[in-house]
Formats: sequence, structure tokens, C-alpha cells
Amino acid sequence: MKQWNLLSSIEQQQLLARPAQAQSASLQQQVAAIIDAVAQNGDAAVLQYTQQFDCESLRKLRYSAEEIAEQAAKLEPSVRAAIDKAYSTIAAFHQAQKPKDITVETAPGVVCTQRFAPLDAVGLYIPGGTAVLPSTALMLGVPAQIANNPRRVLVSPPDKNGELSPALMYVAQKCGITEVYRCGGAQAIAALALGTESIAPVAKIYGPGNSYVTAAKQQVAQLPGGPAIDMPAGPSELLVIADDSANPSFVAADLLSQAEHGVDSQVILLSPSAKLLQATAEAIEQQLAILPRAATARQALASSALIQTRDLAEAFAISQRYAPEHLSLQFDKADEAVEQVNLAGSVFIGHFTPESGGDYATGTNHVLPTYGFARNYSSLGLLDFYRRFTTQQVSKAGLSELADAIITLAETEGLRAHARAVSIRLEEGS
Ligand SMILES: NC(=O)c1ccc[n+]([C@@H]2O[C@H](COP(=O)([O-])OP(=O)(O)OC[C@H]3O[C@@H](n4cnc5c(N)ncnc54)[C@H](O)[C@@H]3O)[C@@H](O)[C@H]2O)c1
Ligand SMILES: N[C@H](CO)Cc1c[nH]c[nH+]1
Ligand SMILES: [Zn+2]
Repeated sequence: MKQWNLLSSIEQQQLLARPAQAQSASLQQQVAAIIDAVAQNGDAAVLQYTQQFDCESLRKLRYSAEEIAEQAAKLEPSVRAAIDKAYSTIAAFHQAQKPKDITVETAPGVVCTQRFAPLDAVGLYIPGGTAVLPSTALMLGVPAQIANNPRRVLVSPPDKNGELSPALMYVAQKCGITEVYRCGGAQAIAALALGTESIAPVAKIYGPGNSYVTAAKQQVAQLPGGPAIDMPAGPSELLVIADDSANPSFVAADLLSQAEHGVDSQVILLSPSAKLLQATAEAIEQQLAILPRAATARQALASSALIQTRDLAEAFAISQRYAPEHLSLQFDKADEAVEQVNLAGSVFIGHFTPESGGDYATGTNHVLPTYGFARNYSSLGLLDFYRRFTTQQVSKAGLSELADAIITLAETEGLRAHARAVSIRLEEGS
């Protein structure tokens, strides 16, 4: 446990540093080589890497419609019901985000519109290395379905038997996703970006993943004509601000829920109460004793921190500086503090709002910016599945109205042809 105001500014900085990401030059080169191999050899390269990393006996990338239905039918009814419940809350929240076109007459005879068009093809990456995450398929599949993107392509690394889980296939079916491929890692991202014999390229790639996936997304986005990507969504993070009114067992459970994701996850507790910090540390130990992923969580806890602050205001300031993926506020009247701590991917307000609620079923999207990018990137939402574009229509009278401004600005910039495109119309009439 550390006391914030006793630390030097370098120590404070070190305490809030994210675990080093595996973004080394050699990883970048390895990913570039995989992308190149897919560019040269298409499906054969995707298949070869998938055999190497995921399933040696894999022979076929694509799931047919019958195979999707067959896998989905194996799902246990209780999991099916859980997915149905999560689907309905996520759909309700994203449906409400539907954008509206706008039309504005900006000057007499000058009509501008802003319109939204669904992207024609979206690639949804569902991680499958250390854990299979059908919930992530809901977070990407539901908005893509509501936006009505004509092509919705799901890729995910297969298990040792070359299969994707029944839960994942049930989500695909529910979200109307008919293109499903058994491949993950950089090779799947390359296939979505460049296209292969069997996978046509997509306009935008979504979804979290490990360092290979993240590096591949960044590299393909820089190719000429390459796809757009959603955001840097890396290892999970949680920052909790709590005071004496919090229940230490709840706080400990929340911290462990994100620590169990991966060894590079990071969790932070800020509190003015030494008593709460101590009780939470004890509760973490008790809960770790019965946690199946305790080894992973322990490694994540090694680069995590419990920090005593002077008061809640100091905790808010630290949180704003860290800009966590998830921020949990566990103190009375937490709803009144949200405006002061808005630099976070998603905020969990009050004692009965566990972070895992948002991971699965409150309705918000769990694909969120990590690594401090919450400072300048948004949480994933329905709008990310659209392109926004504008139109303008100007009548002759409207052009007369704007002519002076356009011609003067064009001449100020030394762009005579721009000015002429206006004056010629007014001189020559119809
Ligand atoms: N921020 C978010 O919104 C969010 C949501 C869910 C998950 N996550 C994160 O996503 C990540 C998922 O990672 P994962 O590993 O479980 O699954 P993954 O699907 O991202 O990666 C698995 C793939 O990595 C590739 N790979 C593995 N070792 C390789 C090697 N040596 N060389 C080249 N390629 C290799 C393989 O192709 C394999 O299929 C975790 O860090 C998790 O915390 C983040
Ligand atoms: N907490 C993760 C995002 O950081 C999302 C997730 C999926 N399943 C469970 N949790
Ligand atoms: Zn989670």
C-alpha cells in the first residue's frame, strides 16, 4: 500500500505506468512477415499460420451456414438464455444510439445535409487465445446488426479441434452473421485487410486482441487503401475509487475480475481510507485462494497498486491523469461525482454496479480504449459502424449570396481557379 503524497513525482509516475507492452521491433517484424505472406499466398498462408498457432489438423477456414447452425445447436439452454438476456440489453442501448441525418439551410438558397451510411463490410475480431469471449462477439455483432452493415465478417482462432465455440456460433447466428472464419492473430487481420481467395477485404476492422493482433491492425491501417480500425483496445484495466462507505469484499472482487484477464492487466485502488485499503488487501488474498485463474491474477497484481490519497478529490485527479479503461466509483452519492472523473472508457457508479456487469449485460459496450487512450478515444458505439458524409446544394440565388466570401477567400489563398468556378456561373447564367 502506498501513500500518494509521500511519493516523489517520478515514483508517482512509475506507480501509474502501464505494464510494458510487447511491441518490440522483432514483434513488429514478425507481424509484417505474416501480413506479407498473406498478401503473397492468400488462404494457404492463413491456413498454415492457423495450423501452426491454433489447430494442426485444420483444413477449412470458413464455416458453412449449416455448420454454424450445427455448432449453435449444441449450446446449453442456460447459456443460451444468458446470451439472449445480454443481447436484449446491448441491443436496447445501441438501438438508442441510431444517428439522425440533419438538413440545415445555412444561408438563403444553400442547403447542407449530414448523412450516415453503414459501412459496407465490417470485420469483427473475437479473441480466442487465452479465453473464448462470446461476449465480445455480442459487443461487435449487435451494433453491426443494428447499423445493418451489408457484410459482417467474424474471425476468431479455432480451438485444438478446429472449432469455434457453440456460444460464439449462437451469437453469430443471433446477430445475422453469415461469414465466419476459423482464424485469428495477425494472419486473420491481414486476410480481412487485404482479402484472400475466400475472404473479401473489409472496410473496417474491430475488436480487441493480443500484441500480434494489435500490431497487425496498426500495420494494415497504414497500407495504401488499407482498412480503418476501431481503437487501441489492449489488456484490461480497472481503477476503483472508494471510501469507508464501500464494501471491501465488493472492491476486491472487482479488482480481481479484471486482474484475472491476463498477466498484463492492471488494477488500481485509490482511497482516502487506510482501513478500506487494508481490508481490501485482505479480501483479495481470501478471494484469490479460491480463484481458478489465481496465478494469472497474481501476476497482474504485481504491476497493480493500492494507493492512499488525501481525500476523494485527490483520487479524482489521479484517475483523470491515468484515464482508465474502466472506472468504478464505490462511495455514497457517487452519481454526483461523475462529471469530475470523466476521462475513462466506461464508468461504474455506486456500490451495486460491478465492472463485470458492463463486460456482459448492462448494455454498454465493453470494447473500450486502454493504455490511457480514454483521454482522446471514445468507447465503441453504434456510430463506429457508419460513415458520415455531407452534401450541399446551392441555388443560383444562394451562390450570389456566398460569392463574395468564396471569391475573396480563394483569392486570399492565391487559388484563382477556385474563384473562377463561382464567378463563371454568375457571369454565364444558366
Ligand atoms: N480492451 C478490451 O475491450 C478487451 C476486451 C476483451 C479482451 N481484451 C484483451 O484481448 C486480449 C486477447 O488475447 P489472446 O491472446 O487471448 O487472444 P487473441 O485471439 O488476441 O490471440 C491469439 C492469436 O495470437 C496469435 N499468436 C499467438 N502466439 C503467437 C506467436 N508467437 N507469433 C505469432 N502469432 C501468435 C495466434 O495467431 C493466435 O491465434 C487479452 O489481452 C485481453 O485482455 C481486451
Ligand atoms: N473486461 C474486458 C474488457 O476489458 C471484456 C470482457 C470480456 N469478457 C469478460 N470481460
Ligand atoms: Zn472483463
